[in-house]
Amino acid sequence: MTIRTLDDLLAEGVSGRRVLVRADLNVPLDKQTGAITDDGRIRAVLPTLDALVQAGAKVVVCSHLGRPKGAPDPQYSLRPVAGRLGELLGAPVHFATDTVGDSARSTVEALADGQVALLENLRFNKGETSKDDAERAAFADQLAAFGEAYVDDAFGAVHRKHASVYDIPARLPHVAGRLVLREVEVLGRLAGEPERPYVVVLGGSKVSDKLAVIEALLPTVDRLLIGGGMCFTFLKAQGHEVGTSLLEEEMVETCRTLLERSAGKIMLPVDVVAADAFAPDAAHDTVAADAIPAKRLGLDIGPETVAGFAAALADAKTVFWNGPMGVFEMPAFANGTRGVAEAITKTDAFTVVGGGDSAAAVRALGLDESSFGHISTGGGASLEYLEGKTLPGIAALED
Ligand SMILES: Nc1ncnc2c1ncn2[C@@H]1O[C@H](COP(=O)(O)OP(=O)(O)O)[C@@H](O)[C@H]1O
Ligand SMILES: O=C(OP(=O)(O)O)[C@H](O)COP(=O)(O)O
Repeated sequence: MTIRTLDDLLAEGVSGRRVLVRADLNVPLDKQTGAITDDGRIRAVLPTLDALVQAGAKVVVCSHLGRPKGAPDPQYSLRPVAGRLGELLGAPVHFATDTVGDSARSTVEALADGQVALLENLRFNKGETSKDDAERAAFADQLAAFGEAYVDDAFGAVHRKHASVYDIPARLPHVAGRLVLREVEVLGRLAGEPERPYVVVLGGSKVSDKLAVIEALLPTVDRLLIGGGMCFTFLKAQGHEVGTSLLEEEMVETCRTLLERSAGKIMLPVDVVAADAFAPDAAHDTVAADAIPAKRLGLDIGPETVAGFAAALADAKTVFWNGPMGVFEMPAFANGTRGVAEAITKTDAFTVVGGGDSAAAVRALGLDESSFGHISTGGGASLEYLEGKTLPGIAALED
């Protein structure tokens, strides 16, 4: 099995050819203003886009943003991303106000050699994420019509069996972009025989996505530290009340089983910062993890937990971290993420941070990016890669 690369495509010559690029431009946005709060994922795809522009391709970029429900939803428009991408490329990006409709067709047709277009959010179309093969195929046919070749540079989405990731490669000559190649190369170091102790830190809010991964990772890791929105389903499984914290009730049983099987590898918070609302100025206190008041919700791990997690990280030789330890976007709830991130940088381990928000947290908290071994653009994708799963977006590129 081989995967052709962007260099292979460039060697064939792309001048004047339409090249469809799947990027992961799912950037965090400010909830009030809609402004992009971290452009790391846009920067990450620049090497691929720059190379195609230099080679004179007509570059058609597509991406998802957030989780709209298969219909246009203005809060998830990629328009601001087109603006930022244009600034970073140093040339305007032509924005199509739909994904495969009239605007997309005329925008793509009008492209001159070396110009870039961005289509509106793929997930404004039901076919993108549909579990029905025929529905996905119909959307993929429309999208594929915009390219003569396809480049997958959306590492953060390679674990999704979605039309733009999984079905397009069957329709167009396809290659992996620079970002996908680099991510796979670095993560390969962790997927093989990681140096021990191997410590994985998990947090964030995509609870059900990641619970499935924990089971697969448990035999491989020496310690698994769980904070962020992830921890409350586990605390509940231990018999504690979690107030109005993020909770996946239907996963409590799974967590109970995981804890039983974990042979003491799983470490949970012993204290949390509990607030009376999900708001930056909410009243809050540090409470024991087994004493979260009924009307409060945990928005960060507490200082005792940070100290415990730091101790569990101290002698690590390999660390993988995905998911903020709290709602770091609000300064009152950023201390857990900062503390754990700092503890990770103090180890002499090979350290990998994965995930759009985790990478954004590293930058937002002013931590030195170079003190991590690798900052991956994909959280779920890197976790599933480490799990050894066949990732739909990677498998589809193989010939
Ligand atoms: N205790 C918590 N309650 C609710 N949301 C949380 C909590 N801790 C962290 N989060 C949120 O999790 C989000 C990131 O989750 P996720 O998407 O899983 O991470 P990543 O993008 O790094 O993979 C952040 O926006 C953060 O505010
Ligand atoms: O943000 C993403 O993943 P991540 O939060 O696991 O890093 C990717 O853009 C995938 O998005 P999705 O989890 O809505 O499919």
